Amino acid sequence: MRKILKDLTSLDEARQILDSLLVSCGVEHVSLDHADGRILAEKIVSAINVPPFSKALKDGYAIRARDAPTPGTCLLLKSYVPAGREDTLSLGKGEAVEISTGAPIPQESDSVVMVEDTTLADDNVCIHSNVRQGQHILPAGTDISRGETVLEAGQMVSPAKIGILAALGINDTIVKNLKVGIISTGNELTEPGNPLGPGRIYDANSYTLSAAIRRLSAIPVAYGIVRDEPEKARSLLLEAVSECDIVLTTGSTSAGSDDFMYRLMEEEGQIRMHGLKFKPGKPVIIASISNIPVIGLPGNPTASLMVFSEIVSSLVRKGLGITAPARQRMKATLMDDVYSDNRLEYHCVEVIDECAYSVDKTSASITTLAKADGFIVIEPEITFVKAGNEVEVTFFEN
Ligand SMILES: Nc1nc2c(c(=O)[nH]1)N[C@H]1C(S)=C(S)[C@@H](COP(=O)(O)OP(=O)(O)OC[C@H]3O[C@@H](n4cnc5c(N)ncnc54)[C@H](O)[C@@H]3O)O[C@H]1N2
Ligand code: MOO
Repeated sequence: MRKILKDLTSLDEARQILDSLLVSCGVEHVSLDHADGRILAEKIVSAINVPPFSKALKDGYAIRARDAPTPGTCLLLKSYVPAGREDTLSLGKGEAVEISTGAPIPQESDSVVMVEDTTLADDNVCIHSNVRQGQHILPAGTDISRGETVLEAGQMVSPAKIGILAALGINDTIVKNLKVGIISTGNELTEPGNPLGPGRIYDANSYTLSAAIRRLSAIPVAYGIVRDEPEKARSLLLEAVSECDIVLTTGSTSAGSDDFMYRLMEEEGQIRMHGLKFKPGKPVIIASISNIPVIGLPGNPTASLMVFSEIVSSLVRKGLGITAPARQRMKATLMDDVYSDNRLEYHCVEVIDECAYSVDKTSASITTLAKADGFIVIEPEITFVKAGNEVEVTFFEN
């Protein structure tokens, strides 16, 4: 039987419903190669000093500053310390040791003179600059000291933070592992890379959602395409629920007689809402099955990605224990007439030089979102916004 969507839930109410759902989240060990963008699940305390020894910051000569009180002083050249030298040299009064950038500073020397500020004469090196004690030396532990907390659980791993872990000698770390399952439904769907039969289209939603989930630091688990066969969809849905922390389905959520998703969710769990007073993204289902949040997203690509980014992402972030970055907003002049209906609409626009151009090709088109920099909000009671009006653009996060 058809399900007609009449009593639509407001976006704010849907956010509250989502917020009331519990989300669990596991952890896993990952190598540094796979840690970028993930959320740390452990505090990192340094077991070593970085650098482990005081090191030269310039190629030149290690000396004792008091041995060269004025420019023109010549010191006896004793030895050479390349980077990686294992034994520690000591330095006598009036002596200099040739040193390269990154090499350990010999004992008793307290400064490095750059090669450019010196000349060589027989066994002597003559210094032609003023020497300040400590110059061109990075003391042991300056970067990170032993026992220091360098990273906290809940921080996102970035290239620089991977550098910190590597510099501490850590080659794997524990990160949060929030798995989001994705099931695409529709007889018309074909996996990209295969020939397209009549009446068929390629599955875009599995891929847009996977990418969006990965950007949120969670792990997408794509279960592929389910034809409109409710029993196969049921077993895949239950498999996804047993393996993931959140499950998303796309398609088969609206008023068509073969749109069976809400029925499956009703039979296997509890539906919290069905139908959102929002455009793009009316036929949305929020449900839970065995305490796992299950969200039925619209089949239309722009609607499914918009609902994921603007609403469902908060549930993913809650599971990971992270907060959303502040959104950028700006005033712009609307360049096109825009018609809307009685739903709250996030209307996609491209912004060029403080002008906002509508890029809406309906929620059935994927290029609507791909071209958009952000959106303007059109309240339910507004059905027309005239070109030339000042509007506020909210930018997408990425
Ligand atoms: N009589 C009504 N018809 C429709 C309503 C309504 O309220 N009353 N709502 C419209 C809205 S709004 C949307 S959005 C769509 C979404 O419906 P479903 O969520 O049930 O999705 P489908 O019918 O399965 O598909 C819609 C559209 O999207 C294409 N699609 C589906 N999956 C994918 C995918 N993985 N990748 C790319 N494209 C996909 C599908 O082929 C359809 O063209 O319903 C309106 N109708
Ligand atoms: O979700 Mo629908 O039109 O709002 O595509």
